[in-house]
This record gives sequence, structure tokens and C-alpha cells, in this order.
Amino acid sequence: MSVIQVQDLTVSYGALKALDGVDFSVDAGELCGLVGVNGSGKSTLFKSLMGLVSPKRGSVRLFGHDQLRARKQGLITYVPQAEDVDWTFPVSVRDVVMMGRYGHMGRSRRPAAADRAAVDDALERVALTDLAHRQIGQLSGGQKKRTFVARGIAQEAELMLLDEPFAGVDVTSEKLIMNLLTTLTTEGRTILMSTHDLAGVPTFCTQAILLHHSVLASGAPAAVLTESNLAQAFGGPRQEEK
Ligand SMILES: Nc1ncnc2c1ncn2[C@@H]1O[C@H](COP(=O)(O)OP(=O)(O)OP(=O)(O)O)[C@@H](O)[C@H]1O
Repeated sequence: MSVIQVQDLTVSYGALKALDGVDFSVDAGELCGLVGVNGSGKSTLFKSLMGLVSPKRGSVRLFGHDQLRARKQGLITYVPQAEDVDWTFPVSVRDVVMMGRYGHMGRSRRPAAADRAAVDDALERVALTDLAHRQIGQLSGGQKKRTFVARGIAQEAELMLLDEPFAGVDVTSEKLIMNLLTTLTTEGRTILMSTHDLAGVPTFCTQAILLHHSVLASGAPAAVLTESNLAQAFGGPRQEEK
């Protein structure tokens, strides 16, 4: 069974079709790179997978469930683009990572020893133990991303959706995040991440999806990121503008 199964997904903002008949699937344990020009619909796809935007047509199944059920079961975590987060919110790094444990707590939302241990472990894995008590607005771009990755680790999410995890990130954080994502997939988790780092995709990813409102190609990175596919995705005018 595929972890992500998307069929004929079509999303419009008014007259603009951001996604148009998107079809693809991602299997368990894949580290899948989502590639496409600015405005090709990558963020809209993530929001659709999370059920945050309503499709005009088509379906999304995550672990065979609809999005709401998959989210309620704590199977998915989403690391949004930095501009989609309110960084002035008065919460610490540790508070954000603890949010990943809410699904494991009772109604009281009072952390048990196991929750605190999971948070400690997640903070250590992203090397943020020393900054655990810092307010989230006072972090570098890379540290912010690492905080959200840690939330997903603490949650024990089986599927991680990362919208441009390397945007505005220093080299040290980029290396740390990339190695961590690779390790997480070897532990059986599935990752879909959008990236503008075309050169990195064949090195780190086991699957690539080339998006331009619809899926131009999906599969092994070397087969997807061919010169002619890239020219189609990045070179020409938008299909509806031709
Ligand atoms: N809330 C919205 N209302 C109207 N149009 C939107 C909205 N969000 C996105 N769009 C438009 O939908 C299209 C797809 O946008 P989206 O943000 O999904 O692309 P993207 O591939 O993530 O871009 P980037 O790489 O720049 O982040 C763009 O033309 C964008 O302007």
C-alpha cells in the first residue's frame, strides 16, 4: 500500500488552477523530492495533503485513510514554509516540540515522563538541546526548521511533509537536516520535501516528482530530472499561457 496516493487532484484559487489533475504515489520509506519552478503548486500540494485547502476535484489517501483520519491518528507532520508561521507567538523551542506529543497525552495535556523523554530525544537529534528554552522568534532560519522537524520526531509521525526545509538555512543546519532525514527514512518513515536544490536530489532522494501544476514526471531521480523534463518544468512558459 502506498503511503501517499493522489489521484486527479485539482485545486483552484478563483480562476487560477494551482493544481490540475495531479497524480502520484509515494511508498513507505521513500525520501521524495518535490521539484518545480516558483508558483508551480508545491505549497498548494502540501496544503492539500494536510487537508488545509479543499480540492475542486480528485482524491488524497494517506496510509489508505482520508487526511482527517490520518492526522487524528498522528501519522503526519507538516513543516510549513517559514512565512506561514507566527514567530512572535510566546512559545519556546521545547513547547513547540512538546506539541508533537499532544496526541499521546490524555485530555489533561499534562506531559508524562515518556513525553518529556521523547522531547529530550527529539531535541538532541536536531542538536537544539541548548536552545530548548529560547522563544521561537529568536532562532536562525535553520534552527526554526530543526524545531519543526523535532516536533515531527517527538510525534512519531510516519509521514513528514517538509515545504522547502533548506530555504534560508545555514550550511551546518542543511547538513544536519539532510543527514537526519536520511536516517529517519532508513528507520521506516516516509518523507516528501520540496526543494530548489536540484543537484542535491539525486544524491539524497530515492524518488523525485517534477511538478508544473500537474506531474510532469515521477520516479527514480535520474529518470525524472532529465534535461528535457527540466526544460519543460523550468524553461518554458506556463502551459495555459502558451
Ligand atoms: N491563497 C492563495 N490565493 C490565491 N492564489 C494563490 C494562493 N496561494 C497560492 N496561490 C497561487 O497559486 C499558484 C501556486 O502557488 P504555490 O504557493 O502552491 O506554488 P509553489 O510552487 O509553492 O511556489 P514557491 O516555490 O514560490 O513557494 C501560484 O500562482 C500562486 O500565486
